[in-house]
Amino acid sequence: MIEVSGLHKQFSQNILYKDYRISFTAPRVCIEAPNGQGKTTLLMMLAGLEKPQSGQFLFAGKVLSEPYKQVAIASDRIALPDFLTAKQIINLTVSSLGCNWPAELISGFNFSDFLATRFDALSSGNQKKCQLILALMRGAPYLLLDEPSAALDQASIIYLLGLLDNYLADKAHGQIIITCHEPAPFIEHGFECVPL
Ligand SMILES: Nc1ncnc2c1ncn2[C@@H]1O[C@H](COP(=O)(O)OP(=O)(O)OP(=O)(O)O)[C@@H](O)[C@H]1O
Repeated sequence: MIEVSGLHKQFSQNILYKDYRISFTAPRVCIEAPNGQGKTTLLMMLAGLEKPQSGQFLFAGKVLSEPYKQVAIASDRIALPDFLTAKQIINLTVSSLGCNWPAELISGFNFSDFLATRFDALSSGNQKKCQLILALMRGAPYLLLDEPSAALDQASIIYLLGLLDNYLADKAHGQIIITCHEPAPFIEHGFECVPL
């Protein structure tokens, strides 16, 4: 379970969270809220990639000292070195985090033909696939996916839903949190919708 308490986050005069608290209790959660409310920013803070002005994040009751080891995130907000090819970017994760080459994910997302393409030359759907592969390949207990189905083709959405069905099978305290403006397929696959 992920719990947020005493959260204050603002960008300049734009206050997104003020003494905010929320507990995500379901194993698979879909955050639903209007554009600009702060969903992506919340995921970025949970992953330790954005700093709040104040607040505490508990994962199964503990503060993570090195969130990047246990939290994997896929989001358009994360800038990738887009002058590298997809293969080079995936290899960076393989070598820096000691993951296996994600052959199954690459084939499941039909991504093999795009490995040699520079990230900035990939279509938006293929950029999304690359981001998802980079997060999923880590097998982290906490998986945060920002708009995972946006721009994906139907076959890839079905493949992703199947992956998420089984993702937590070997992760006792794990949790998946996604944001999504079209949650119906995720709800059908057991996600609980939570407003912010
Ligand atoms: N680095 C930043 N600097 C300044 N403002 C920012 C920054 N990042 C986000 N914001 C602002 O914070 C607000 C919340 O943005 P965020 O992307 O978290 O919302 P969201 O709920 O994910 O929106 P959407 O549904 O459109 O994706 C927006 O007004 C955005 O402009």
